[in-house]
Amino acid sequence: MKRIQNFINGRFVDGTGELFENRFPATGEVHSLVSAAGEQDVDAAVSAAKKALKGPWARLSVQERITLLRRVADGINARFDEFLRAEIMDTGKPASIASHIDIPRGAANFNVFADQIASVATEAFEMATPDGAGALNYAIRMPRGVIGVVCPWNLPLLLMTWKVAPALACGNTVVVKPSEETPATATLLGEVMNDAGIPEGVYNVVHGFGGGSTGEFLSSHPDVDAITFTGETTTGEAIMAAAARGVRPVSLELGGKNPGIVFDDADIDITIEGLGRSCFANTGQVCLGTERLYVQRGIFDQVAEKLAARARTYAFGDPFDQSTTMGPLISEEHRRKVLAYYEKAKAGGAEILAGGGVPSIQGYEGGSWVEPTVWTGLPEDSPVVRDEIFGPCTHITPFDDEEEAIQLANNSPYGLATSIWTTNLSRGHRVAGRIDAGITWVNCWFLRDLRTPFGGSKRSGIGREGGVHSLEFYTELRNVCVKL
Ligand SMILES: NC(=O)C1=CN([C@@H]2O[C@H](COP(=O)(O)OP(=O)(O)OC[C@H]3O[C@@H](n4cnc5c(N)ncnc54)[C@H](O)[C@@H]3O)[C@@H](O)[C@H]2O)C=CC1
Ligand SMILES: O=C(O)/C=C/C=C(\O)C(=O)O
Repeated sequence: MKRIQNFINGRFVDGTGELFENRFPATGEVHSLVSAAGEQDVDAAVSAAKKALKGPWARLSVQERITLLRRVADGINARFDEFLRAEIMDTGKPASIASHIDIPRGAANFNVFADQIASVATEAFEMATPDGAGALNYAIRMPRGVIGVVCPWNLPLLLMTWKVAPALACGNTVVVKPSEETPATATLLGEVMNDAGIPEGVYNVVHGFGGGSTGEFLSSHPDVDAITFTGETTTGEAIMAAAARGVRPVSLELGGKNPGIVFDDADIDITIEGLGRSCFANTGQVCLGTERLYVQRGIFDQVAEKLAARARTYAFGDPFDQSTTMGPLISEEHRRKVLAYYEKAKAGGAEILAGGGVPSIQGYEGGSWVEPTVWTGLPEDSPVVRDEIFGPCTHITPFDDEEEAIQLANNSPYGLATSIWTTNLSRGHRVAGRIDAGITWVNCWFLRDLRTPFGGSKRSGIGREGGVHSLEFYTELRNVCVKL
């Protein structure tokens, strides 16, 4: 059986932790064994990363780093099918999604941040001095050092490279802890890094679990200079607490319970197409997905019916078959969580407009499948409407006017993403300005310009990544003042 190793100082090595099983979520079968990194392996990875900060990597010019980043992007594209297969085996997501989103974005992240670092400016201020000669202040951008990168399983290569690419562009070194559910593509990237000529120790990967395991060993390691994390909010709190020791910066992209608002002047076809993706794409396992939908009363029945019809169109089956449009959830454990909410909805008296159960798929009985589901009729304080479920499901509630829609949308401890659907762009702008969320889309969803600030408000995170905002996190500005 295939064995997935840690990647430390440019070499693939077994960890001192236990071997653990990695399953194909579509069938539940074990397809590889993963060698977990123990505390001493994490220490070796962090030491390698620290040493690499002072080695050949530190002496490269920005232009030389850019060349290497572009080689990494080319290396991912050259091995596109291997990355695709690895991602599908780990997540069960359909090739139709992974080949259009995950793997191309994995490569694009390196090119985008190569462009960013090529063109980023720093500030300069001339100042007056008592002798009249003046002084010039200018900022220099320094790498922060060793970056701990703790990743989730929903978009493994995409979200990991979203952090690794800008970190390397800025001259840092990294130690990546992929999710225990999805170790493969981060490991394969180690081969690409070596082939591209990235010096040893610059990119390291340690496998294992979270609290009390590899994730915690990494986030609490004193030689990690900054930590970036995407995942669940309570994990973010644990990582932030670990980062407090040593006063280390954190960037946290956390959970969401994202609302969608549909006004009665919305273009229904565009809206249903967008909502179909925002509620069900990647089997609902996208932190930006819509799990609360507010629809103006006059078109409520029409939208509810069409969205429910859309939920029934998904094709389950072999994730490698391009005609499959919905994969399983990541794991049996996650399915238990999602199905517990399906049960809570039933018990709470929800009207089930679509789905609500488990599909029967011949040959894939052992997989963690669930039906895309649309409910209505639950109160706003129901756990189904309050908690992040992270499944292909949404709850629809009617509203009467703009003020009520805004109040409902903002009534959440989370504030990650919102979508607003209206043909009245004045209203679109007006409402967008009053939504407590890091990202608001009007008449679209997941339209991503990678230069824009990306991150959450309230309990959905701290900090912004994307474009120059990533460079702000992965560098420290230092001021030089020269008396003229
Ligand atoms: N992108 C997002 O917003 C995501 C949200 N989730 C949500 O989180 C729930 C739980 O999923 P998990 O995979 O358990 O997410 P998680 O947030 O616990 O795990 C994400 C990563 O953090 C690591 N980790 C966990 N505890 C840690 C700790 N104390 N210190 C350092 N690292 C730690 C994990 O090993 C993994 O690499 C899901 O049901 C879903 O609701 C899950 C994945 C992504
Ligand atoms: O950067 C993106 O385009 C996507 C980000 C998605 C997440 O952060 C998520 O689902 O966790």
